[in-house]
Amino acid sequence: MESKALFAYAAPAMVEQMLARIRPNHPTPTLLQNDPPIHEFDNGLILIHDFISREEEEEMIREYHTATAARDGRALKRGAVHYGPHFDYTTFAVSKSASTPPPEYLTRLLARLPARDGRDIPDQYTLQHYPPGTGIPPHVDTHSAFEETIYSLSFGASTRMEFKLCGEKESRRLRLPKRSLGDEVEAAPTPAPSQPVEEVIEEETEEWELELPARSLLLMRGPSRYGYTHGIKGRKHDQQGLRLVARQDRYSLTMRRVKPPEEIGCDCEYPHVCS
Ligand SMILES: O=C(O)CCC(=O)C(=O)O
Ligand SMILES: [Fe+2]
Repeated sequence: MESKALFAYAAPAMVEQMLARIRPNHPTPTLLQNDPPIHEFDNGLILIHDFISREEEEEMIREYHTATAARDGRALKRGAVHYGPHFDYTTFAVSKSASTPPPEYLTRLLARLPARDGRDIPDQYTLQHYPPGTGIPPHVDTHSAFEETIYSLSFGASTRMEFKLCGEKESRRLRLPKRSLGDEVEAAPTPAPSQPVEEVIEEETEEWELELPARSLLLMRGPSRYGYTHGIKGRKHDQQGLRLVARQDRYSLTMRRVKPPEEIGCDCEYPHVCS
């Protein structure tokens, strides 16, 4: 190919790549409120900016480190603290025996949550620390164990959360790596060449990243809660426009409400990711 023709072919692709780095790759949300901004996405996500103050943020970071130091006697690379019934990483539901009463600073938050009714008021809390380079594999919070609304409060630093509308093919991959507090995101195993290659199933997928600013509160409801996976890639840097920005220590508080025993189960529209 002549160099001129090559240039004519390559230039639009390069421009497209550059634009893709600058543009946010998520659908345009509806602005529900201006100050502080509240954005609502069609798939049921709601992002509330500046949900906590800087003073509250500092207090929460301090409390997290005090709780882990008292428990572990040392700083962990990627740790978690549970309040209310503890999250169980083997069942992805809650422990039947381990429970810790939430500290006062967490119960104070409850009154400010945009709860629609009692089912939106959390009683299970997981505080997590993500040092740069760490993340959480794509997953769907267990449908049968928790009520609809899942809250995620970000503090310490911002991060990018990835959402993917989970088709049948994706849900099979999801069963392989189990969610853990591993440092890096686990990749699905590649089949050995001798294994039969899986039939390629064309399916509709939708994948996007959402920036979660420090001190913001994210609500997952509706399709974003039941049909999309969410996860955070374990990266040390994020592309911001044309710049690479180093990640900082991020903390999050996930708040859920445990379903009463007689209501355990789910009949959502996403049976292939329903557990
Ligand atoms: O860190 C976050 O914001 C999300 C954590 C999460 O998805 C989970 O604990 O299930
Ligand atoms: Fe989650």
